[in-house]
Amino acid sequence: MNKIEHIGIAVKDLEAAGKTYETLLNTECYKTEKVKSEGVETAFYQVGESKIELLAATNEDSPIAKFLNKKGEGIHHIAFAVDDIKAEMKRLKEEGYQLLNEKPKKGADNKLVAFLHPKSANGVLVELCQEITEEPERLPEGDEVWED
Ligand SMILES: CC[C@H](C(=O)O)C(=O)SCCNC(=O)CCNC(=O)[C@H](O)C(C)(C)COP(=O)(O)OP(=O)(O)OC[C@H]1O[C@@H](n2cnc3c(N)ncnc32)[C@H](O)[C@@H]1OP(=O)(O)O
Ligand SMILES: [Co+2]
Repeated sequence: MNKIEHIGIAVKDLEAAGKTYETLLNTECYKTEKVKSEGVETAFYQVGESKIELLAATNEDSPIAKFLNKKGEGIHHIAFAVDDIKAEMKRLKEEGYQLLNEKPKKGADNKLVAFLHPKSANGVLVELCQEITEEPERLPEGDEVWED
C-alpha cells in the first residue's frame, strides 16, 4: 500500500457538499465523474498527496443510497493506492480478507479498483486503487472485468 489515495465521503447533495468542502479545503473540485456501475456521482478534491472523494447516489440501488439510508452522511471508505491491484487482491485473499469483487473493475479518476468487506478491516470499507497508465484499445465499463 503506497499511500491513502482518497477518503470517500457519502453525501446527499453533491453540489451543496461541494461548496462545504471547497471552502473547508480551500481548493476547487478538480473533477466530477459518474460511475454508472456503482450508481454514484463523484467529486474529487486534492489534499496534499491524497484526495477527498465526495459520493452522491444516482439511483436507489446504489451502495451509497443504501449507506445514506442506513447511516446518513459521513465517511464511507478509505482507498489505498497500490502498484499491482491483482497481486494485492491475491495476497489479501490468501491472507483471509473478504474481497467484494473477484477481479479489478474500472473506478473513477482513471483507476482500477477493488473493495474489501468492512468486516475484514474492523468495520472500515477498504478500496484498492491502481492508476490506469496505458490506454488499452477499450477500457471495461461498469461491471465488466479487466483482462490483461
Ligand atoms: C468505484 C467508484 C468510486 C471510486 O473511488 O472509484 C467509489 O469509491 S464507488 C463507492 C461505492 N461502491 C461501493 O461501496 C462498492 C463496495 N460496497 C459494497 O459492496 C457494499 O456497500 C457492502 C458490501 C460494503 C455493504 O453492502 P450490504 O448490501 O451488505 O449493506 P448492509 O447495509 O447490509 O451492510 C452490511 C454490513 O456492512 C456495514 N457497512 C455497509 N457499508 C459500510 C461502509 N461503507 N463502511 C463500514 N461498514 C459498512 C453495515 O453497517 C452492515 O454491518 P452490520 O454490523 O451488519 O450492521
Ligand atoms: Co472511492
